[in-house]
Formats: sequence, C-alpha cells, structure tokens
Amino acid sequence: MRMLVFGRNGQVARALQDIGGEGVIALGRDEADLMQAGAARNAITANKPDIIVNASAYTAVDKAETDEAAARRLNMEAPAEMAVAAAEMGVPFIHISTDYVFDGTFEARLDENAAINPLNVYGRTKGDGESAVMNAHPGAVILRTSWVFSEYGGNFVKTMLRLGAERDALTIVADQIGGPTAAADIARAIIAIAGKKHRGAPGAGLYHFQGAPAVSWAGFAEKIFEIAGLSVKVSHIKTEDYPTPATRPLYTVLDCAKVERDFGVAQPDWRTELRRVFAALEKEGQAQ
Ligand SMILES: NC(=O)C1=CN([C@@H]2O[C@H](COP(=O)(O)OP(=O)(O)OC[C@H]3O[C@@H](n4cnc5c(N)ncnc54)[C@H](OP(=O)(O)O)[C@@H]3O)[C@@H](O)[C@H]2O)C=CC1
Ligand SMILES: Cc1cn([C@H]2C[C@H](O)[C@@H](COP(=O)(O)OP(=O)(O)O[C@H]3O[C@@H](C)C(=O)[C@@H](O)[C@H]3O)O2)c(=O)[nH]c1=O
Ligand SMILES: [Mg+2]
Repeated sequence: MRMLVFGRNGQVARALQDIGGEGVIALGRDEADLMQAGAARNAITANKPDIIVNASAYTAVDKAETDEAAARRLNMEAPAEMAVAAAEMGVPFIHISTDYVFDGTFEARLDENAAINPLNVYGRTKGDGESAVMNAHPGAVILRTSWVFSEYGGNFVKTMLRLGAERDALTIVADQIGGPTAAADIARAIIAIAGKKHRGAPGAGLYHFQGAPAVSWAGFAEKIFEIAGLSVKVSHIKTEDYPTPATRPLYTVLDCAKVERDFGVAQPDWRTELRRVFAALEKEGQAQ
C-alpha cells in the first residue's frame, strides 16, 4: 500500500514514517509547498498513491490570529484540493482535525455530533477544512485529535522539559481540560484505518481520537515532571491569568467510541507514550 503523506518533519508526519515504514512517501514543504495552489494535486497525480494522509497544517495557534490567510490556505484550501483530487482518483483520504473546533463551554464529553463553535482563527480554519473535505470527498475520514506530543517538533512536553530544567516553579493553567495524544498513537490509528479503507471498509466522516485519562495542562505538566524526575512546583492558575492572543476552549474531552466501533481503534493511555517519548529525548540528550 503506497501511502502519500503531506508533511514530512511535523510530529504526526514523522511518526507515520517511523511506524509505517517502506510504503510511506512523505512530502514536506520542499517537495510540495501547500501555500501554492495546485501543489497538492500535482503531488497526488505524480505519486499515484493507494491512500492519501494529510499530516500538514498551520498549527501555530497564537500566530494564526494575525496570519489568517496562511492558516486558511493550509488548513482549508490545501486539504480541500487534496480531497478533490483523491475523490477524482477514487483513493481514500484521511485528514486530521482538532479539539479547538469546539468552544469547550460545557463539561460534557463531546461526540462527533456535537456542534462546533471555534474560538480562534486556527480552530475556525480547521473547522472550515473539515466541511470542505467532507463536501469534496464523502468517503474521507477526518480524525479529530488534541494536545499532540512527541519527541519531534515543538509541543507542550518539550516546552515543559525545557522550562522545567531552567526553573523550579511554573504557573500553568488548570481550568483547560482535554486529552494529550501521542503522535505515535495517532500514526498507529491512521495506519489501521488506512488498511481497512484500502480493503474497502465503509466508515467515513468525523472520528474522535484522543488519549486518556482527561487532564488539565497543569496536571499534564505535573506528570511530565514526575516522569522526568524533575522537582518543579506547578502553580495551578486560571486561563484569565495566562493571557494569550488566541482564546482556547476550556473543556474538550472527546468521546472516542465511534472509531473503536467502526475501525477497532482503541483509546490509548497517553502516559505510556509519554514515558517512551521522555526516554527517546533523554537518549538524544534533549531532555536536559
Ligand atoms: N499539534 C497539536 O497539538 C495538534 C495537532 N492537530 C492536527 O494534527 C495534524 C498534524 O499536526 P502536527 O504533526 O502537530 O503538526 P506540526 O506543526 O508538527 O507540523 C506541521 C506540518 O505541516 C507541514 N507544513 C506547514 N506548512 C507547509 C507548507 N507551506 N507546505 C507544505 N507543508 C507544510 C510541515 O511541513 P515540513 O515537513 O516541511 O516541516 C509539517 O510537516 C494537523 O492537522 C494539526 O492541525 C490536532 C490537534 C492537536
Ligand atoms: C508554556 C505555558 C503554557 N501555558 C498554557 C497556555 C495554554 O493554555 C496551554 C497550552 O499551551 P500551548 O501553546 O503549548 O498549546 P496550544 O498551542 O494551544 O496547543 C494546541 O495546539 C493546537 C495545534 C491544537 O490543535 C490543540 O489540540 C492544542 O494541542 O498551556 C501555561 O499556562 N503556562 C506556561 O508556562
Ligand atoms: Mg502551540
């Protein structure tokens, strides 16, 4: 199975290459610059894949507030172009979206039927990307995930390990609750879904996939420091005491039953991968 992946150095793109092996063809911006209209289609036509995965996106949440055109291009227009080309070629398409499409107002687990209401530019462009993909390719699978971490790229785990090595106390928001999700777990889920779609499995549309148990950013930070053996005091603060350009949703715990029902993909425990990621960073001398 030839799997064409948009994104090469990103967290999920790297994990797909690690886990998917030989059949994965990963294209970074040097091979296909998705800011350019037509680049996605050209790459798809040239590579003749059996399955297409979009692991690229504009993911700088705060920066997106003042860079909306680029966020829209990468999070909506490029995925729409991929979906159109995939549909024309009759190839399955797997796209990734985010918990930031929700407003997080209610403390209730969100399933795929919950209404979206993004609070920031990143979330709005990702939400528009979801609709554009579904309209262009009704057979597409859109995996909504959250709080992605890995040994690669930039993420909260690496930020905490860096700050935790420099300071003995940090203030972290404790009223935003969600689910950390390892890029490797997302890659395994995508590869499992890809295999089933390739064999003609029927599931399509939105799917929630998030690590368990649910936790706040402060609780996540505490677990990171515990695993790293760093003694850092984490002060639990409110969102209003940590002002950022983009507003973030408060409660985005996702109900992940549908992806298990349709594709047999179980919800992972993020603490297992957190231990492996820490060990990998330590080995590279990146964990300080
Ligand atoms: N990070 C997170 O916490 C979360 C992410 N998601 C979603 O998961 C998916 C993967 O995210 P993640 O792995 O963290 O992303 P990263 O930010 O780690 O990587 C972004 C990827 O997008 C590619 N990209 C950016 N700009 C361009 C461009 N102009 N042309 C081509 N490619 C480009 C990068 O290419 P290159 O390889 O050349 O660097 C890179 O591979 C995205 O859809 C994201 O919205 C969902 C929830 C949480
Ligand atoms: C560094 C730091 C962050 N924070 C807060 C800010 C924010 O509310 C929260 C997380 O900060 P980050 O900027 O790392 O996370 P953020 O970039 O908002 O992460 C999001 O990225 C996009 C791509 C997604 O799709 C989401 O699922 C989510 O993972 O922690 C503190 O309270 N104290 C700190 O010292
Ligand atoms: Mg960020």
